[in-house]
Amino acid sequence: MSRAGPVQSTAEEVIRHVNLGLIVIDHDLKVVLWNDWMVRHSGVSQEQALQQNFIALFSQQLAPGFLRALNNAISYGLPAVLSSALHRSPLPLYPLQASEQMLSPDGEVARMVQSVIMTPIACETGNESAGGHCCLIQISDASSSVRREKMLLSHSETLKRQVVTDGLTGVYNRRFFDEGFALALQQARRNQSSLSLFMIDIDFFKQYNDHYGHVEGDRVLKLVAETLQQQLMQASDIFARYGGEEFIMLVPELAAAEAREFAEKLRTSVLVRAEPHEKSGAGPHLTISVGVCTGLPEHDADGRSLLARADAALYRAKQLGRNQVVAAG
Ligand SMILES: Nc1nc2c(ncn2[C@@H]2O[C@H](COP(=O)(O)OP(=O)(O)OP(=O)(O)O)[C@@H](O)[C@H]2O)c(=O)[nH]1
Repeated sequence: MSRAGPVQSTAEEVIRHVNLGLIVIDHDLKVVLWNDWMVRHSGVSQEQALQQNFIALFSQQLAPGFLRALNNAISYGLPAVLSSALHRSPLPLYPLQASEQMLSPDGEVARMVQSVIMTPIACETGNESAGGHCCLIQISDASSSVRREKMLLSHSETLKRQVVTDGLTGVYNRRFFDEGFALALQQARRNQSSLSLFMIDIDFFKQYNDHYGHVEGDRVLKLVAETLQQQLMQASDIFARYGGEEFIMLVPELAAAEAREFAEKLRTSVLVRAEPHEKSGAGPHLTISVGVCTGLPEHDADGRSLLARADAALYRAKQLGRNQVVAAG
């Protein structure tokens, strides 16, 4: 009995069961190995594949990148790795279970995402003068790792959004504002342009909560946030929830008079929602007070003075009876 016998049959078993497509192609492009994985995922049996021209096996065209790499392996002995990122599905191979999500937008079963390794190997061709190499092709199913990658990416996008978003109102939170404000300050200093800050606070909100309850309080907080957000004019404007019932808005490049006008527009936008507030000392409806400040950020100032001035203006608006705009002097 040949000593190679059991080893060879073990190797055959491995080739049969390995969770990987294994193909060997000789220098004439004839298939000399086609394992069970290839049968399952291509629908081409071993009888149909062996000794046949590899390219002619498929009714669909093979990816040009794949064919180039195959030619380089056979003619010049160059190995190649075709990553699924650059060569998504070079061969017409399909997953075993074609679930709904594996359907392409036109309703066809989507090809398996593949990672391919091509290794030139020496093999007996029976025609040594012909030159060239055989090529071992290993194909693995990268679909699940691509899906996992997509899922992780979408989770990380969600997390990134959550970190900068206020959970109740869905507008940006203070953390986002602080970062955006720092960048806007740098830009305003570079361009010698102005920044306007609007501090906005709901009037008699404690009384609102006390009278209508916390759930209703949450609802009108969302309503006010949504109303103010709708007033944003350009992509560089930032609107955020700054604290409990306090919001902040930053608008670059407004003249002081324009900023005051805009603050009036903000105030009116909430007033015209005509949300009842029976316990307000400022009228029958829910209102806001706005402190506005426009300035050219100084070279060495960190923006705190702008914030302080807008805050002082808001305080003054409250003192003057609420439901009004005060511009910092
Ligand atoms: N429903 C609700 N209430 C909140 C939230 N955050 C803060 N508040 C309430 O907002 C109220 C703020 O009260 P105050 O700071 O006294 O201000 P105010 O009653 O609006 O009075 P003025 O600002 O002076 O007009 C408090 O009763 C807080 O409990 C929230 O997320 N949801």
